[in-house]
Amino acid sequence: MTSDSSMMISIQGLSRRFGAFTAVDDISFEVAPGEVFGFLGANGAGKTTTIRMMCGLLSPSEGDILIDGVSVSADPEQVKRRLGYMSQKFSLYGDLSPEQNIDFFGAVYGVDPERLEAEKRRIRAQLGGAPGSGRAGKLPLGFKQRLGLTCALLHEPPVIFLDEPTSGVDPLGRREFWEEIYDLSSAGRTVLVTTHFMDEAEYCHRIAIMSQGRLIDLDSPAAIKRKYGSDTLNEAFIRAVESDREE
Ligand SMILES: Nc1ncnc2c1ncn2[C@@H]1O[C@H](COP(=O)(O)OP(=O)(O)OP(=O)(O)O)[C@@H](O)[C@H]1O
Repeated sequence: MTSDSSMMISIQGLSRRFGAFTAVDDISFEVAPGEVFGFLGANGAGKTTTIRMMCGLLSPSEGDILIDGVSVSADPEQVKRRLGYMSQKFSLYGDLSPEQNIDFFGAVYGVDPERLEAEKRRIRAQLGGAPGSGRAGKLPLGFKQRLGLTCALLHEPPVIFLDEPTSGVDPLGRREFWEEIYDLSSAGRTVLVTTHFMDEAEYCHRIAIMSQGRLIDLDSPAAIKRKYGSDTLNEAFIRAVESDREE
């Protein structure tokens, strides 16, 4: 596959082994500007390992990753400026207030004070009288995730990775979170999101399905449903993964 320089994410022949075990096995894909790209797979399929390599947190055994045309292995610092990352597992400092979190992440990325003040006003309005708004760790999960997203976007990266951002969030909170994802996409940001919720995967422009470290499908949700003869993406996903495991 030749790389198209207009792509915001370009992955070519990416693999990662841990000893004799291959967690990511020769995957290649590209993501366009403004695209909402879903990254699906059963537990242990290799999604987080791939994202960690895309962030420069883990080195690949083989393959190349370009983010906005910049090579992750050759220039990780430039890549970090172009990337926002939010994980369900880690986003915030629980003992700090929401505003202190914004100050902290703003300082890490060298964000100008005026922008930080504007973001703090916005988060105050969003959180309103949310219980526990004194400490980020005490916020309800949906609010935590929105604050985490705000912190991940402070340096205005063109590309954002969201690793299971809505796990444990109630349906209303999930819908509000997805409205934010769509706003980001409409503003031209590229969003790569992992989720186990197939209703959320339906909102993606395209989805990639991973199984046993390999990319077994990549298409629009409608095309994937057609391919597996399913009315629902949930059923299509199960068929795709089961048929891969049977092989
Ligand atoms: N540091 C490591 N050392 C050894 N094996 C690892 C390491 N990190 C991940 N793995 C293995 O690689 C495989 C892929 O893990 P990964 O976390 O990427 O899956 P995932 O698709 O993100 O799963 P989940 O949906 O559960 O988050 C798993 O079998 C995991 O145990």
